[in-house]
Amino acid sequence: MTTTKPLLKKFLLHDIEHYSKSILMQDIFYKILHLAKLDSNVILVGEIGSGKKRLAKVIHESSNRAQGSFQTFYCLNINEDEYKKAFWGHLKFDENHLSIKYDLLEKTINGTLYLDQFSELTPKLMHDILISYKKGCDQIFRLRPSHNGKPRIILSFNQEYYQNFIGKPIWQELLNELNPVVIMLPPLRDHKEDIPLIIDHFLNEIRDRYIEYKNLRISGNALLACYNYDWPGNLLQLKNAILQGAVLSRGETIELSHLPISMNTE
Ligand SMILES: Nc1ncnc2c1ncn2[C@@H]1O[C@H](COP(=O)(O)OP(=O)(O)OP(=O)(O)O)[C@@H](O)[C@H]1O
Repeated sequence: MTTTKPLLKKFLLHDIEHYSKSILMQDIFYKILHLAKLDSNVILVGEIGSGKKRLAKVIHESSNRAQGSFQTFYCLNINEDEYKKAFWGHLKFDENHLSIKYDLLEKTINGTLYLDQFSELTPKLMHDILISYKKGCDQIFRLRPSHNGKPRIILSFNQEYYQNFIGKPIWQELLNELNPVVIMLPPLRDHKEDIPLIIDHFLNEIRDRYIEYKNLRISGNALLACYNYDWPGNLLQLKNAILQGAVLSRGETIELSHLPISMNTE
């Protein structure tokens, strides 16, 4: 029987003894475990800081492409030149030989290309990237038939924009070109039962990294406040809050007063 245990360990990246208490997350891990081996393209939908990039890496590492490269292309605020540089072929002269190189696509042909914050792009740029991806892969195959394959594409979609895309022509184009599986990542407030486990992970990370923080703890009150808070910035915000608490507590016990003010006023 397939188990989500090793995957969850990888997701949290440390050797935990207790596993996600959330049915929602268990369901996601179960899907990911099967999806990773299928080699299909993926759209990860989630709120800011909810762990989309982390999940993309887990998919890559759990897939048959794990030995290939995982590359991230940040779509936030890119302009046309940047996207052309990344996706278009360019001439390269080496050892008296002139060839056309597609850097990003060639690097990931046996691996995974993660397009972070893809939903921030204009529909035109989305369309251009899709076309460049398709043409680039065809061209690479024509020039170097041994490079038979395509990068696995994982797109990150901000939850806020996701609803607006459905039904738009560009959404249909995405589905036609990539035939992706869509995974919805829940916000942290929908799997609060994992908060103590996740905090424990962040505390361990800090203890391991800084010797002067090796006694770092969190008080019951502070933990309760973390549990009761809604975390609009999700895991990223929680991680920053714990880091702030670690600094203000000088590596001892994180109290409620060491956590960000915004949490106390809720
Ligand atoms: N399961 C997890 N266990 C431990 N840390 C995690 C986990 N998921 C995410 N993180 C941490 O939380 C932070 C945010 O995660 P990540 O960058 O994957 O989120 P994101 O949804 O891609 O963010 P954004 O919306 O800004 O692109 C990172 O610092 C990451 O290391």
